Amino acid sequence: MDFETIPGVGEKTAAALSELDDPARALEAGDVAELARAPGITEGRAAAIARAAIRRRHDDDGDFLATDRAREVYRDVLSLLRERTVTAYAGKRVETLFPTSSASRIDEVREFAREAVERTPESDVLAALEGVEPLEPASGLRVRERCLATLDAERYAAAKDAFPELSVEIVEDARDLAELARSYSTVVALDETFAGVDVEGDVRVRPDAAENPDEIVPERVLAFFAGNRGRVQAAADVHEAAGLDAPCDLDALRDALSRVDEDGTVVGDEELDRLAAAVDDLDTAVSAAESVANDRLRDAIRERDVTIEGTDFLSLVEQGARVDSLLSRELEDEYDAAVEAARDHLVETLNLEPEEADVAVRAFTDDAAFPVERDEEMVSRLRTELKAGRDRRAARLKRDLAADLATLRAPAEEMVDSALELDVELAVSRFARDFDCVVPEFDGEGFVVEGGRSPLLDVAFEAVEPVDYGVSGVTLLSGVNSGGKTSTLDLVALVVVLAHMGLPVPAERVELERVSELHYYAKTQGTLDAGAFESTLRDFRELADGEANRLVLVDELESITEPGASAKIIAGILEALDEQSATAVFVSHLAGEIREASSFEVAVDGIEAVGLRDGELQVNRSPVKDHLARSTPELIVEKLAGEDGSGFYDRLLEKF
Ligand SMILES: Nc1ncnc2c1ncn2[C@@H]1O[C@H](COP(=O)(O)OP(=O)(O)OP(=O)(O)O)[C@@H](O)[C@H]1O
Repeated sequence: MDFETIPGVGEKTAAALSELDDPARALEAGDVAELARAPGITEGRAAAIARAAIRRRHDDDGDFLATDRAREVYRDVLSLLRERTVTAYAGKRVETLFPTSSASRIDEVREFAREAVERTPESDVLAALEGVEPLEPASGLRVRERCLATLDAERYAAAKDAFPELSVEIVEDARDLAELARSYSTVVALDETFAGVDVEGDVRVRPDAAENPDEIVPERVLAFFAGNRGRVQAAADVHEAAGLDAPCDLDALRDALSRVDEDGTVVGDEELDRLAAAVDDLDTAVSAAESVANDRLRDAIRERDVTIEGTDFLSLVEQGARVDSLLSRELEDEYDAAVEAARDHLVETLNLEPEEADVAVRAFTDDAAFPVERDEEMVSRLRTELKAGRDRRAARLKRDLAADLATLRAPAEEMVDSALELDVELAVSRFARDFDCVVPEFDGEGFVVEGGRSPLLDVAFEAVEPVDYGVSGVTLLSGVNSGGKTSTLDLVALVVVLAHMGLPVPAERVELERVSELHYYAKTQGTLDAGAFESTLRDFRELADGEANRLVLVDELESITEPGASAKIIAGILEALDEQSATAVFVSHLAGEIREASSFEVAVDGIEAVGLRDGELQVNRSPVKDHLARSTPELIVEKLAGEDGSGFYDRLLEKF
């Protein structure tokens, strides 16, 4: 697959993507987690690449959101979804949901959303999701006691790439191997030719090293799990809390995870702990054993009367014979008992096994002497043996645990991915539940919204009054100030954007036509200067020229220039749109004037004030079809006319 054909993917990104196991699948599925595993690709970038790949797959031109205000509404939708995600990943992943005119893409997301809304956003699942993040490869790992060796320059280069944690050495013959074995605990030879060569030291011949990296560097998988333990555990909790099928036995996974320390060492093995403690405590234990022996011997000597025969005394004095000889003869039993006590002390405090104890007892010689002193050579031998035992045990445990964990790596990755995906689904489910959403139907022309309630209004969602509104063709929407005209356009835009994203919409029922583009123009603030006015007219010139099947929403375009001219310009734009059979809603306070200036019968709907209560306008938020709503000034004049009998206000009222 040529990744550079995806819009926005250049040579560097394509190279990064090709390092993934199955980049084509990841792109096909819009799998942001997998794409973000490519070197140097952030989640945000992965979301953009996934979006571009989805667009290409569905032949989408990316033109759906045709104006700034339309894009703003989409951004608001993303924010509402993002607020309902728990993980940063899902926050990015929701960006792969976008409005499109592609029926296949809409159907694809509708299918996803159909399953998503079935999911109940339970609080324990959401809490467990807090700890889930995409897994990270172990980085910066360095193993110094092992090296790779090869005769071949090409193999050398490949090994350097495949095993960044190890030193790789070029050797010429078995002698070189032996040389390396003196500096490293283990040497892994990569060449078949070394098979059967007898070299002293731990030299293994593994031409298959590259296919079994976890066996050669068990530290890699251990470091991977050590670094990702919290995330994997959280993903396991999510599966349990949400009742999802886990791809591996969760107890076995938890057990394996509990055996690896934060820095990748194996924990929880009594024998390893015993050996490690014996190595650490050896010196102290030997000193303590010496004291035990000497204290005993000292007490024994103190209590004994020793009679020295004259000849002995002479030989002591004349020939410089040692007192030891006397000691061994006179106090042999006491000496033996003292040394025995020292040996027992050593064996017991270090908790030594029989074969270790055999070496330990020789730390104190049978030859009587006072004070009793350790045999340094034997202590050093004991230390070497205990260390070797400890290292062998640690290496074996590492290999065994790495083998267990290696089989759990793919399931752990799958589990984290599904937990992250669940977060996206739950965000959609929460959105649908929070805003009482319904699945829209694509049918008919224009749109029909029943009981629509916009979550984007500046009032609490519970206080939002449901709006019914439907339009097919070109329509003007009139109404009192603050009646909810802009809010109605926002609601329509929101519903249209969500529906074209494939998502449920906040209404009781929605039926709409699948459109190719949404053109939503927000109200301009104040009259435009000549230049801005000209450029706005150019926009509308393009709009009038574009393809059919677009939805056009325009809010108070009249504010761009003086009212008389505005009405004429708007009437002209409406005519052009009507000729294309576009669906358009133009909010305007000049509905009457525009209608008069139009060459065709423009439909006019109105948001009606049902009256004034305590000086406040009471409005029916649902526009009334084919009804030019009375304006706020008219309503106020009417109110004053009712209160005042002078006839002045009645005269004004007649002018409307
Ligand atoms: N469906 C609704 N439910 C509850 N409150 C609403 C609803 N629609 C609008 N409102 C309230 O009315 C206010 C004014 O609405 P909006 O700005 O849409 O009116 P407008 O008719 O466009 O006003 P103007 O003519 O001044 O531009 C909103 O800020 C909101 O507080």
